[in-house]
Amino acid sequence: MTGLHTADQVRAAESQVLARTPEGALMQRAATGLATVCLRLAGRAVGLRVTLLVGAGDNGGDALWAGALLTRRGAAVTGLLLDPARAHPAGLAALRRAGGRVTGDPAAAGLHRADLVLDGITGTGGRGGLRPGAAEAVARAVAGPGLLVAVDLPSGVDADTGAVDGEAFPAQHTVTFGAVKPGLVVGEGRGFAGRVHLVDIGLELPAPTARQLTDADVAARLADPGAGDDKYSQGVVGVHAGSATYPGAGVLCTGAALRSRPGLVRYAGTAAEGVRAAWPEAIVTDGRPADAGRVQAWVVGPGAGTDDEARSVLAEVLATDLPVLVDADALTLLAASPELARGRSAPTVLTPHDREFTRFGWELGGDRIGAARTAAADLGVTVLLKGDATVVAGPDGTTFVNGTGTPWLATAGTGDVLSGVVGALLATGMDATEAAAVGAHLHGRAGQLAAAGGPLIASDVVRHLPAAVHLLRTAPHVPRARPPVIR
Ligand SMILES: NC(=O)C1=CN([C@@H]2O[C@H](COP(=O)(O)OP(=O)(O)OC[C@H]3O[C@@H](n4cnc5c(N)ncnc54)[C@H](O)[C@@H]3O)[C@@H](O)[C@H]2O)[C@@H](O)CC1
Ligand SMILES: Nc1ncnc2c1ncn2[C@@H]1O[C@H](COP(=O)(O)OP(=O)(O)O)[C@@H](O)[C@H]1O
Ligand SMILES: [K+]
Repeated sequence: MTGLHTADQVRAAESQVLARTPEGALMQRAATGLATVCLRLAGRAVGLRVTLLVGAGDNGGDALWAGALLTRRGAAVTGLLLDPARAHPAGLAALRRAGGRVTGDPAAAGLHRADLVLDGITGTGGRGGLRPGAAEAVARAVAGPGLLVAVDLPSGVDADTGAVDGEAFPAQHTVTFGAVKPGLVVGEGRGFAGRVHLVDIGLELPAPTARQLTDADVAARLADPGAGDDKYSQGVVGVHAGSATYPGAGVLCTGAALRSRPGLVRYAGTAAEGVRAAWPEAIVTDGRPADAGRVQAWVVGPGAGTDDEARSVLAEVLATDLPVLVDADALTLLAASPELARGRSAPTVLTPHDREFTRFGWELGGDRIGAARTAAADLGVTVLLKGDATVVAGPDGTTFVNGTGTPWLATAGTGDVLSGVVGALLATGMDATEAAAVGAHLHGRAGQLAAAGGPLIASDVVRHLPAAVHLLRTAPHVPRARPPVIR
């Protein structure tokens, strides 16, 4: 599990360490880690041409100290001082002592022929997008041949939200200190961070503000069936999805549920004929959810329509004491009657994309974690806010940011697949917020496997779910959940 820590959390932890270490020690640790990663990425030191983009704060200090270390190893380092009067004095002196050169002129900083560019413009102290002088230097860096490495955080990216208000440094790698900040993995920031390398600088961190699951975390939450299991003991999920007009959503959602947990899937809805034909393994009725038989969780909404019948099915399902996942058309209905979800005795999971989210009247700006949390607290539900980095927030504030997936998932029907996956996990009795996060991770891995063969369609994601489970299970160091013993 990767903990995500806000800039304030990291700063508070840093000040504790600063109080008991010699001046500059923490920055030395950061700079040493940064230089080490740079050498690994570049594969050599001697003759390496490095340009440092140096801002006015400690982020620039990190870059200058790392530049000094690289100079001592034989690199040719130039520091471009964006605010020469305020460049970190000790860092600047160190670079000069080591034999590095500095300039205030972007045209003389060697960006057109650098092998490596270190972005030390702003880190956690940055506010808003890049200012004009910084933006010009970044444009030169991007136009040049150098590998783009951000120091702590790509400048111009908000550390806590990933919001980019204007321009930012498009890093290929980010070397971050002490903790991964949310802005590196969520929102626009995710697209600017490139590959994230975490350097331990010895901080004692509080509980993270949000978490990202690893393959091993997810595998550990997917228990194998045991000798005592039968088809009922692994969770029975009910699906109300699709319609005579849109049978596909029912087929995809049911198939995804079947392929996630091979227990039992009951389907109730007007796409019954199509679902029966596609999935002989499902138990299918063309009646209402109450006619489907006993289940442990419901998925309601994908392709199910927004007419009076759909509205009454949603009300019926939400009136049960079972976990319910509400998606697609059922979200549109729920947005008009949100009281249906308030105060339920069992968990409710909403899985909106952006347009569905805003239908509830919730604001969606650059802070997707904050938005999902506000929504979850408002209704007392788990909210899975879809996107390239899906955010899951529980009613108690527990938050996950998904780290798997591929833009190829931006195709019709993949959301129906996600609903089926998460619904199947809910039916196993898994905590609802965890089920949403585990489901999003698994869905993303299945999407990646499906996309390895070229453009994918939603049924490819369904087909790749078993391979995705296998991939997670064979991830290194997976502590496997013990199957429940049923007597
Ligand atoms: N606090 C500590 O003990 C440590 C901090 N470290 C580094 O220190 C950084 C934080 O340093 P600071 O708090 O000094 O702040 P930063 O260096 O991140 O940025 C502040 C400076 O950038 C300027 N600035 C703000 N927004 C800007 C924008 N949009 N465009 C251009 N310039 C802008 C400000 O005027 C200010 O001078 C961390 O990200 C990390 O890199 C590390 O050395 C580890 C130890
Ligand atoms: N650019 C993207 N990168 C990665 N994943 C994406 C991207 N766009 C959408 N997705 C994922 O694809 C799925 C789309 O779901 P949704 O919008 O509900 O589609 P549909 O309603 O057609 O089933 C979600 O899981 C979402 O997170
Ligand atoms: K930076």
